[in-house]
Amino acid sequence: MNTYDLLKPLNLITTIGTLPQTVEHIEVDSRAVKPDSIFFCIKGHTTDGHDYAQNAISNGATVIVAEKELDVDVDKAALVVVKNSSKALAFISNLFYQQPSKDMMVFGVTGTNGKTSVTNLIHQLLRHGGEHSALSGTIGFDLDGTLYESANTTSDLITTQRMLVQAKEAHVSNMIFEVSSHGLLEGRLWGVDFDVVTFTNLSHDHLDFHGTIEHYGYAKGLLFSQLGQDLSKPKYAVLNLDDQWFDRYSYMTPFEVISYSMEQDADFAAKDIQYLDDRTLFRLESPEGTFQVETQLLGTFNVSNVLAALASLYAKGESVDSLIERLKDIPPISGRMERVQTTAPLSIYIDYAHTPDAIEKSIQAVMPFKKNRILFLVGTGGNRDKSKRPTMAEKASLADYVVLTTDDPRYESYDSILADLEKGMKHDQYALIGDREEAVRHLMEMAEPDDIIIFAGKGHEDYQIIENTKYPHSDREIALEVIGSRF
Ligand SMILES: CC(=O)N[C@H]1[C@@H](OP(=O)(O)OP(=O)(O)OC[C@H]2O[C@@H](n3ccc(=O)[nH]c3=O)[C@H](O)[C@@H]2O)O[C@H](CO)[C@@H](O)[C@@H]1O[C@H](C)C(=O)N[C@@H](C)C(=O)N[C@H](CCC(=O)O)C(=O)O
Ligand SMILES: Nc1ncnc2c1ncn2[C@@H]1O[C@H](COP(=O)(O)OP(=O)(O)OP(=O)(O)O)[C@@H](O)[C@H]1O
Repeated sequence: MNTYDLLKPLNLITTIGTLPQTVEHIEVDSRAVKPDSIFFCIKGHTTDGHDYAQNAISNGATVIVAEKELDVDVDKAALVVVKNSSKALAFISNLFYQQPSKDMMVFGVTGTNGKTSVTNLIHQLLRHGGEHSALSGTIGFDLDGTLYESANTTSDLITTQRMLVQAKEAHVSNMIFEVSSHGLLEGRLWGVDFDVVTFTNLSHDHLDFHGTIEHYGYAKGLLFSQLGQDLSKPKYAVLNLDDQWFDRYSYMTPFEVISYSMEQDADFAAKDIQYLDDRTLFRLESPEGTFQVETQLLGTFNVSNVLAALASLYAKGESVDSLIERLKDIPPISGRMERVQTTAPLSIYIDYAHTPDAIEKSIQAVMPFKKNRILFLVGTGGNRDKSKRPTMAEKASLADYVVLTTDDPRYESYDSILADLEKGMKHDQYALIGDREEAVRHLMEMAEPDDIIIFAGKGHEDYQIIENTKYPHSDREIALEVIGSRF
């Protein structure tokens, strides 16, 4: 692409050296630079991309965009100095990739819990309706059924643009993003033209990064302001009326709000909910009338997630009647209150709950069909938000027996993690076992007929990170192995 056209939108720039006529690639990682690339120096949390400018030139970069003058080989590459290289990158990559999001229906879902569940529901409902859909989130990049790995829940700006291009080239007209507060604050989605943005809920998490819940809440709110101010095309914010951030997020966008609720009247409201151990039933009140809904997803929180997904697709123009028909066939989301198949006379669920609120909701989800005890295993990650640990254990105390363990201990000692968790326990029916495999075995050895067992925190993940190495780990496989020898 012509370099001068590409740089045209940037004001306040200084150019040192001679710009090449064209550039062929955009990169933010010097290690991925190919000949004729434009390389953006981004200041990161662990290192500074400015330190890799010369390395990028050695790999063939012919333009370097930086926030300061650099001592690099300007005979080989022109140096363009801008005020903010992340913002320059947003403009330039959107031009370079020709604004792919403008040609698609783009959904964004944010919130502390439920993002993966709601985005997957939207994706599956679209696909069950015969539409093509792509989804980017914690589980990876799912391009109409083909899964590619991704490093983050919300990918960096260039990866995001490339996913959009890939989807567009594959004639996929719906793109769904799981949107993290980290991604919003770092501008990873700048340039994405959202059509429908959805909020699940906000509760304690990631305070190591955000400091306060207010900051965390406003970071999430960036998604609603990201709908923009161009009122020439309808766009929608789908908001949870049961959450205290509803009003604040409504003010952040001029576009229409579609509300949903499990507790009060709303555009999409769930009434007379029946929780069964293999499905959930409720009456839906919607703008298109009242419907009886059946879903294979379990637990109160999943009713809220189903409402969010239905409302988001209604915003796109889908009929509620048809969505409800499709919903019946959608299986539980991988690792989210997912029942483990076993012939043993007890129930085992795998759930991704790793916040206090999710733990409470996870245990509440099985209360309606409790016959004997609820046994709950939960761990927490090392070297991340420590302030949530006691409250996680406090919520876990709702179960009759609790095993406190670890969930990716990284560089932190078992004792340090367990000591923080233990502070929150509300009864004495618990064990502290740092090694997660041993913890799972212990819980299964305790199990009796009719018990309900929940393994929380790992969800779909099949590894445990110790120091910086990923070791294979599956709560499900260990549990089934022990069950095999006991029942
Ligand atoms: C703390 C944080 O947000 N880190 C993210 C950040 O990395 P960073 O700031 O550490 O980057 P860096 O390593 O310092 O590098 C700075 C620059 O130098 C460049 N570089 C670096 C080395 C080199 O040899 N050459 C080179 O050019 C890098 O490409 C980069 O442009 O930018 C990277 C690219 O976007 C992200 O992958 C990375 O996410 C890390 C892996 C991470 O764990 N982030 C978590 C906190 C996160 O973002 N989580 C949310 C989900 C939260 C939830 O559960 O809801 C997410 O969206 O994933
Ligand atoms: N609407 C909800 N309200 C409260 N808890 C929920 C809700 N939806 C899911 N959960 C709980 O949170 C866990 C994670 O769900 P999900 O993966 O959908 O959330 P997420 O926002 O994508 O989380 P992450 O960003 O950490 O992947 C579930 O296993 C469940 O325990």
